[in-house]
Amino acid sequence: MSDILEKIKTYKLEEVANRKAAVPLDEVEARAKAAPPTRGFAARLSDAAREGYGLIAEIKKASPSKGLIRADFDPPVLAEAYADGGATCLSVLTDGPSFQGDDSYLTAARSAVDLPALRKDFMYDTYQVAEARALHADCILIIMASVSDAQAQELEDAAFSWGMDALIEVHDAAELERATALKSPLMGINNRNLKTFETTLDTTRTLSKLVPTDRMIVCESGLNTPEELADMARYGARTFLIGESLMRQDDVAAATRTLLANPATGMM
Ligand SMILES: O=P(O)(O)OC[C@@H](O)[C@@H](O)c1c[nH]c2ccccc12
Repeated sequence: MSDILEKIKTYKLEEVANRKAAVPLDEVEARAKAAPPTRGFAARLSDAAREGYGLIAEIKKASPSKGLIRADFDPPVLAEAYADGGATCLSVLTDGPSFQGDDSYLTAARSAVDLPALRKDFMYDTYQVAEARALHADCILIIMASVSDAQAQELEDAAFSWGMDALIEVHDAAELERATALKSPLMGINNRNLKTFETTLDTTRTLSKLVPTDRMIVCESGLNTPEELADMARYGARTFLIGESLMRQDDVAAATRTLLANPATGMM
């Protein structure tokens, strides 16, 4: 049980306990109620996927597997570049210890553009869901590898009650099966194994066949080129979550535009 996901869970539960002691739930809820309205994360993705690709573009400074990814890191500037390049939604890492993220990055990035934003963090407690909304998030992430069925249900219910969407992330057939008990239409297939960091697009090739037709596949991680997107589209993925390969570019807007050009049509 010494995998990275377990380590993250251990410090995250401690972080949440500390935050609860510092800022009572009432106060977080008051901030969440005062937040600007949600922008419709899932709806915008499905609209985009109807005409081409839906892209969730990730604002990510560093990762535990790659270390520092981008030194020149200004979340509002990056958000504008992504919007300019045609991204549909933003994903912003708020986890500090493993990703050098910060809560303020989410609010600042979202306020620079009119795109809906995902709070990218490791969620275990509905307190974090209220926090996400208080930071103006439009969607949360639920990682099936890291939560029980009951926790996943609780987190999803909380997200919906705040008017947010939930991206349900799976990495194997058992997690996918558990995810189908939830209501969210957003089924994220993570090509990266969060326990070992091994990344292969074969994960999407295999799991896409098991996704019920009423769910939207979000193909996540390890995507670099338009050819790879077209390949994944043949397996039914029309929406993508991409961070590192775009974060490494000098001209993020141009790179985003290139990636989204000439979307594949039709399925295998
Ligand atoms: O940077 P990449 O390989 O394009 O991947 C983005 C995103 O999928 C990845 O950051 C991610 C997917 N699921 C996560 C869960 C937690 C933290 C990060 C992630």
